[in-house]
Amino acid sequence: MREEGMREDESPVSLFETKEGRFRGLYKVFATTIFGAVCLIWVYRVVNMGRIERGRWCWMSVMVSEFGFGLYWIITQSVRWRILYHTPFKHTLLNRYDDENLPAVDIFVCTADPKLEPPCMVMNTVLSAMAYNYPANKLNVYLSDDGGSELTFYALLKASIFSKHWLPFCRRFNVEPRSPEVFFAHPQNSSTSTEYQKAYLHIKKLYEEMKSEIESAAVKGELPENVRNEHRGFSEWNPKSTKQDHQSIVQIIVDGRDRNSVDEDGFELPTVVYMAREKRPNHPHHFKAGAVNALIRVSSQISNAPFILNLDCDMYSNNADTIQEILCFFLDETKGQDIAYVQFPQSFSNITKNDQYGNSYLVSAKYELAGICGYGAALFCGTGCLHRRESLSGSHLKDYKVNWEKKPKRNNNRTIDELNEASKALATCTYEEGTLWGKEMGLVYGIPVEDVATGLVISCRGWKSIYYNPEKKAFLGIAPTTLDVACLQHMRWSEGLFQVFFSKYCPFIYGHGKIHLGVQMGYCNYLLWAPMSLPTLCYVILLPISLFHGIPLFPKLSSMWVIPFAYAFLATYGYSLCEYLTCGSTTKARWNLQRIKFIHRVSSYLFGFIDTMTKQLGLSQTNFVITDKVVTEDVQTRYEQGIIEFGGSSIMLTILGTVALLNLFGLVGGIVRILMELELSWSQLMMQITVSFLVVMINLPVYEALFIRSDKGCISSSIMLKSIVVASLACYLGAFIC
Ligand SMILES: O=c1ccn([C@@H]2O[C@H](COP(=O)(O)OP(=O)(O)O[C@H]3O[C@H](CO)[C@@H](O)[C@H](O)[C@H]3O)[C@@H](O)[C@H]2O)c(=O)[nH]1
Ligand SMILES: [Mn+2]
Repeated sequence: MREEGMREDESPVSLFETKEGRFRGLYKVFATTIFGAVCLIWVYRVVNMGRIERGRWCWMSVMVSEFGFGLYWIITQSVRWRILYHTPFKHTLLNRYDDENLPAVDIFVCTADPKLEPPCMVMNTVLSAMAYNYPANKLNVYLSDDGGSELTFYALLKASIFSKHWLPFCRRFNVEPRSPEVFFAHPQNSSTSTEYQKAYLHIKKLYEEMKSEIESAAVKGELPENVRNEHRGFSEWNPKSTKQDHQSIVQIIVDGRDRNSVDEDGFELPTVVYMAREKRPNHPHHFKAGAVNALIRVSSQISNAPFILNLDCDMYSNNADTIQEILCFFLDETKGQDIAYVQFPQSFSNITKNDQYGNSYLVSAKYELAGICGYGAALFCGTGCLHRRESLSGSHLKDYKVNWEKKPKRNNNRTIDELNEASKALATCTYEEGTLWGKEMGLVYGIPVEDVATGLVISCRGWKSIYYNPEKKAFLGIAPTTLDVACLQHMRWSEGLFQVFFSKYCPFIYGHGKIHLGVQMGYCNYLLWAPMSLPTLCYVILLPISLFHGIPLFPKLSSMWVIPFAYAFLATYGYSLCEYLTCGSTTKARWNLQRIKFIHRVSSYLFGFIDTMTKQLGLSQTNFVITDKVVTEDVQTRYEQGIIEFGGSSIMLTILGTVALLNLFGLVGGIVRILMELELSWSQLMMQITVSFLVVMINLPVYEALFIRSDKGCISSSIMLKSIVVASLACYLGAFIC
């Protein structure tokens, strides 16, 4: 089918191309050999079950764990089976569509707390979104403020004024990135024209003024005196308004229809809207999902663009041409109409060289997510994702007809006040009562990873989705800079993901017959993070305990059965290291990633698992702990030096400390025993010694934080004592369970 906007002389060349990842045949052969090894390990366990004299329970638990590891490994294979990479052809799109014919786009930015998410940072995201190389009358930026904060509103007003200078500056000199904070942080090229340098200094000064105004209001905790008279919007707040208790507020701050709201060069501005949906103490607000659903409705009144770009408040746009690139997928004449959303990987601007918290998700971004895309689906990750509005309103692909209006809807005749009022009614607590919002329509409620669940539901309605990982990062956010924050985030994720598995949305059941088995398995790669903490814990607790007591749990080195164990271990780790290095990172970073995976598995995922279980039993409710995006200076310094910032939740650290010490005790105890007891040989215990040795090596920073460090990021002495007591007790009491 030909688009109206297509010029007659164009041949209908595709707007994007798809390439398969290389070496898949080789990978399949390799995976088959690993599968063989896994089966042999299972066989070994079953065949030898009857011959165990000592440590029966340990042996059985290790057997069950290995069964779990093996199954999980099988499930994670689908994402490496068929990898697809897509490349859009931006220039073809621009030749085919002129500004008039491009569809409108609504950009949603969500923020929730002015303390954890400083308004200045949020404004940088908003400004970068306003500054896309895209016709301004087709661009609408909505800020949802779940903090319901006057300060954020004030900041948005200031940002909208600054945008009148920032947008022309970006356009004139085509600068990037378009987050002013990031732009000014980069050293400038001194060989530029004097005109540029003059403009640069001028705009920098304006930015710094805006920043200091916002920050000083934030520090004081109140707005400057007369500012309330500057905009009627402030009257929406009254002294009783709090974060959890206030009416709904919608304020169109820049009305793109208004001929007078132009920038300093006389060009139109994108529409900018502030929204704080109503919050009342007794009404569940469903966290980010609730905010996005309110935005979907509010924006449908004001601009109703056929495409919606979702951004977290810290995710600034790093590439001004991203919208055109994404539209290549949607506007492709043959394949575009089936696409519900295009997801970018989550990338962060503050990753250190050796990435001590494993924040870069390189392998996911390069292989796994592209691997799910090999079966026609992408994981919706909440941010950096452009949706077709229709796909969010509960439509099934089969019922969908492309018919977006070429003219932006905002040419309608309602006044700003009428629009504000009409929109407010859509953002109240009660609006959703008795509707399908959160169930069939919009983002799904009740799961802390609303995004993943929603993406799954959309895929099951027949829509295709695309994962796109461009060379130049499209969006950059802020990754956790302390272990505590990283663990809380992973706990929320693992818990939410496992809840999806347990809910009616379990991919194997909900998706059965609707999405490819490869996609179902691909989802489970992530959904099963939480339960995978159990076999890991079993390994890193029972192995050292039995080693301490000189009880072998693995075949002797002289036995042939060692081969499948050694092969499965060495080959998977070797492969995984190669995969990691092809993503352009270092061996040190891979080692760090192994550590953080270990830490998450023994702490964050364990708690994620426990929480999911208590929720299944109805003992607790869904929560969403917001990731802290502010860091103090000494924390930042240690972060940049690659030192791990321990501290925070003591229970998680106690478990970590205990496991680390347990392996040390096991290793030392086991070796002493071999040296003392004649009937024990190295060969019998070598596998356990190897595992515990590796656990000890990976935990070197933990011992350092327990016993050597004295800065604020070390592990407190009370946790140290608790860990020593628990680990020693476990060693001695272990004699009874073994
Ligand atoms: O009640 C809430 C809670 C959060 N947010 C916003 O949601 C975004 C993500 O929150 P953050 O604390 O940064 O969590 P992350 O773990 O970094 O977020 C990832 O994981 C979430 C699901 O767990 C997704 O919603 C996000 O899009 C995804 O980036 C932020 O912009 C928040 O302001 C709200 O608007 N309302
Ligand atoms: Mn975040």
